[in-house]
Amino acid sequence: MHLKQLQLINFKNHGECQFDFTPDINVFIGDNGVGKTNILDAINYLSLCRSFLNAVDRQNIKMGESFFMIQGEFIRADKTHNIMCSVQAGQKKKIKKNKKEYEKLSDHIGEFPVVVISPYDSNLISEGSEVRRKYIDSIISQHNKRYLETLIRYNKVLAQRNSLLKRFQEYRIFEQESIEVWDLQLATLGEEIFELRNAFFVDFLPKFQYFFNLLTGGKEAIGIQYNTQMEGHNFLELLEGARQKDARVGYTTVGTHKDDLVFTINGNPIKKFGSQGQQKSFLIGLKLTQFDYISRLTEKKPILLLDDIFDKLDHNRVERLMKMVSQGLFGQVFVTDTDAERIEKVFNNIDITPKIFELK
Ligand SMILES: Nc1ncnc2c1ncn2[C@@H]1O[C@H](COP(=O)(O)OP(=O)(O)OP(=O)(O)O)[C@@H](O)[C@H]1O
Repeated sequence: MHLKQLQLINFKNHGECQFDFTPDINVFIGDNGVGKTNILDAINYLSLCRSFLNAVDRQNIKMGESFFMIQGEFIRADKTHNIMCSVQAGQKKKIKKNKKEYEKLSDHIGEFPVVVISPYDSNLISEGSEVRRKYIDSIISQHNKRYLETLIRYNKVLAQRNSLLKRFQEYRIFEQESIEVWDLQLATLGEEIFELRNAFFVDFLPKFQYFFNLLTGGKEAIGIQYNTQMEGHNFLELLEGARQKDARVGYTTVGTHKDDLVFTINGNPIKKFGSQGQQKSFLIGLKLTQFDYISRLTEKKPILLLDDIFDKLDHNRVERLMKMVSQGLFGQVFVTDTDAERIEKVFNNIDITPKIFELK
């Protein structure tokens, strides 16, 4: 699968432009602010119906204009698919495949997958555990609809239990029978989430180390430590044990919504003990593993968007990365960089000729 052509009208800083891509490596070069990232973002829109930078659609319309349109021609199994995404101020976002509008955006998501690696990934390390939990949940949900449904049901039951606890707290009461109903449901759903998250890590972590080694030359051990109150415990018993405390504080203090994921390097949290380059390598390794995971499970090679990833990586890592993504495992790749000389040197050294787009 690859994107053959892209056309933009009024998308962010771009007025009207069109690009013809190669199925292999495409590189956008230009100074800060010329709109390189915005082109990757447009590709992201065609895949996921949203920006990876700005969640408010209308703010992605070029200033002073009233709509934007992104059109792309994808080739998949020798067939051409025309995807169009448009946003008009005050109207619902439209996604069309071959001129036919989708009723639900979710029917389109996953059809033409992308994986983005960008400087914004650093919040996976710097922010709290909720961001990491959501990221891992999104990877599992992409291929496991049952996981997604269980997660949604868990969150609904959790919200119900919490509003009951809030009432207990407000009125200083406790009704054993009404909380039991929620505990039974929450326990079943939580156990399932716990088991599926564990199964995911068993499959994912060795692959993650493998990709990280390819990138770094194999000097460091990385990991994701899954800290959960549920390890070795029966969830229903945990909930029963916490009922009095929960009623006092007015929310549920135990469960998979409290799971923490700690990213580690050589056994220590990378947030505190990793250099900027190590953190960046960790995130790139993570995203490449996500790529591999999606492509194995969906049998589709996502488009890989590499935004501004060379800074803080040493020369060897940059070359290893480019070599890696230009080999058979990965498909079409888009890269952005400000430094034309660096790009020329890297690709000369690994004997690959990308298609270069210079933006002014
Ligand atoms: N809705 C909009 N209308 C007009 N311009 C916009 C809009 N949204 C963003 N921009 C502009 O797009 C530019 C940023 O583009 P982008 O992030 O793609 O640059 P870049 O080439 O990737 O830069 P860098 O090398 O700094 O990462 C900014 O100048 C910003 O003001």
